[in-house]
Amino acid sequence: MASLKTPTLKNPSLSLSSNSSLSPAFFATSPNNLPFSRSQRQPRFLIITASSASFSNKPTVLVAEKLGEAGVTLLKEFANVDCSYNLSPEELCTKISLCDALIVRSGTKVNREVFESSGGRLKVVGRAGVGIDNVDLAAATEHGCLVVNAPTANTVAAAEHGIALLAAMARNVAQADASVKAGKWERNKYVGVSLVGKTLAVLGFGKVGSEVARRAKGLGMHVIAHDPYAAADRAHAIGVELVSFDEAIATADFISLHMPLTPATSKMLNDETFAKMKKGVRIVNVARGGVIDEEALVRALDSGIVAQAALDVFTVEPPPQDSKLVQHERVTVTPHLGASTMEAQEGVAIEIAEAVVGALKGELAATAVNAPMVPAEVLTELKPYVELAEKLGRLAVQLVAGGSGVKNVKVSYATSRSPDDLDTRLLRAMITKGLIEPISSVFVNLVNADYTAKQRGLRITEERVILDGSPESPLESIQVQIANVESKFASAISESGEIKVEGRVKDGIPHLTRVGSFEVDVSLEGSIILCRQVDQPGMIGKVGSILGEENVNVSFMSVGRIAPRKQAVMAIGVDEPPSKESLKRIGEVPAIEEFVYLKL
Ligand SMILES: NC(=O)c1ccc[n+]([C@@H]2O[C@H](COP(=O)([O-])OP(=O)(O)OC[C@H]3O[C@@H](n4cnc5c(N)ncnc54)[C@H](O)[C@@H]3O)[C@@H](O)[C@H]2O)c1
Ligand SMILES: O=C(O)[C@H](O)COP(=O)(O)O
Repeated sequence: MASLKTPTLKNPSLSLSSNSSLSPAFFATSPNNLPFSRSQRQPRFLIITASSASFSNKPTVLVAEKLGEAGVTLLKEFANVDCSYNLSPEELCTKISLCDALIVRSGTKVNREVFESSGGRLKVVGRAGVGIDNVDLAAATEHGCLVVNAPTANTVAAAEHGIALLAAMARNVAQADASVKAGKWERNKYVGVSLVGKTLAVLGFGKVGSEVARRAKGLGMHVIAHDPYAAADRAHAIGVELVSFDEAIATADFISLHMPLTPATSKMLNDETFAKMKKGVRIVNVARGGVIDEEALVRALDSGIVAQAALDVFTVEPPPQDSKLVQHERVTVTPHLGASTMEAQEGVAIEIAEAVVGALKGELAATAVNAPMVPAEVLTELKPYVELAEKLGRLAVQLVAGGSGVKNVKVSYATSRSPDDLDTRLLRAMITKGLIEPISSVFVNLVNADYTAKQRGLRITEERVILDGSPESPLESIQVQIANVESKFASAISESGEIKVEGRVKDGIPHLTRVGSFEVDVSLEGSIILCRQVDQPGMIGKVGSILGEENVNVSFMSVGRIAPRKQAVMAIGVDEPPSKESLKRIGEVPAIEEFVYLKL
């Protein structure tokens, strides 16, 4: 294989998209579970959206619920911001077709109709808070729309509200307050119960649950927890024992709920489970109303199984005014205030604004809900391979002759690393993007790549070729093979009958290093002309001068050949697209037997 850098070579620069700069937007969590300050956040980045490079004008962000001022200011630095609160579902569907991003809290239903009404323009939904049960994630994924949330900034606020409700309930604060304001002085009626020494069962030992547990320990309570997915050592570290669900509800004097609302947790507390509880149990819910069967709770209150309940969240919000539960004398209610502190709202506003802006720039948010979350350091390392993967997909599919259906693609990753050290989800998604986008109008990104491939009947199999050697770089090469198709450039067909292209990263720049059975070496920038000819002197000069006459800048040239004076493939990287006339003239060079022009 011969490789020639022409004198016109420009200094190659890595450009994944026009906005591929790093962004200090990754929100980490400090040991006390408070978000780090902005300056302490770690970088995160990854190009995922096709639209990332295409905002000639500012994108538009619709903020559909009240968002902290700091977040709005941040958004305005990058986007046109439309703050329209209290939209009806119909108004939301009408507006959404003009928006690239939507920011909501828990009060807006972002259902399938919203995604369908967006006409493909909506690229990111930002949930300024934790719970994403108001967003149809399946519909978002199918529409290639990234959903991000702000999972840490309101944790402490929610935990504090849980503790506030716990204490207020135990001491009848709300009822006594109403009584005094009504002119009464009922000291005997509002005798409460003490917290110290009582058993609190925390159901859902995640961010909020563990903060509630920590605070309840400080109040002298005995804290147990149930969470099928929590690590026992994390619980032990704060003196909490993880127990089964049945044990938790049977032994608790107080139960505090902190799990997400999912099909599995819906109505977890129901007639059957109330029946297993200690008589006189007290329940706090700052998670989601739907985790309790509210009618069953009324029955449990009336029968005395549940002595009191304190609820911040309801199945339907706001609940109907005549709700028996809300009106119940032994129930304390607040209007979904868990996250509503000045500090938490400022925090979620900044957290979500940064995540949404990052996503609009084509970066992958660390808080992505419907896309793989890959640690920042892994993203940094994989960045050039991500670009290589997409470009190999683009090249491979452009080599397919019209009429051949692309159905089976095999991707081989050659690596010296152990399989556990290489996360190929990003690479597979970008190969899928490269394969699908040049031949369809579908927009593919990390969110919808697997879904889109499946929809199109495209089967992508992956294999790892484990190499000896130093595992310094994550990958040696990536090879993409398309089976059972004809090629418009016959030399791209390997001995085993597939279209085959292979590439590597050299000095941070993706290179095409193999086409069919021919080794080449051309950096994957601009576009590429592949020619097959009989190896002979003067070929590079002939093609180079046709392009030079038209002022087309050649960035790289290389020739791969079977043997001297035998068949050879010449790969020419060009910065500008050559005219049809120049391509025709290249095809007419007598020694050139076939050629193809490929856009990257
Ligand atoms: N009231 C509010 O304003 C407010 C504020 C913040 C969070 N929240 C809600 O609080 C809940 C917890 O938030 P978080 O930030 O701690 O989330 P998180 O994801 O950190 O924790 C949720 C925990 O629930 C656990 N879980 C899942 N299924 C479970 C099950 N069947 N039984 C027991 N545990 C289960 C998970 O393993 C996880 O540890 C969410 O529902 C969130 O929407 C409400
Ligand atoms: O899930 C959450 O973050 C809380 O329920 C807060 O919801 P809110 O943003 O509507 O207050």
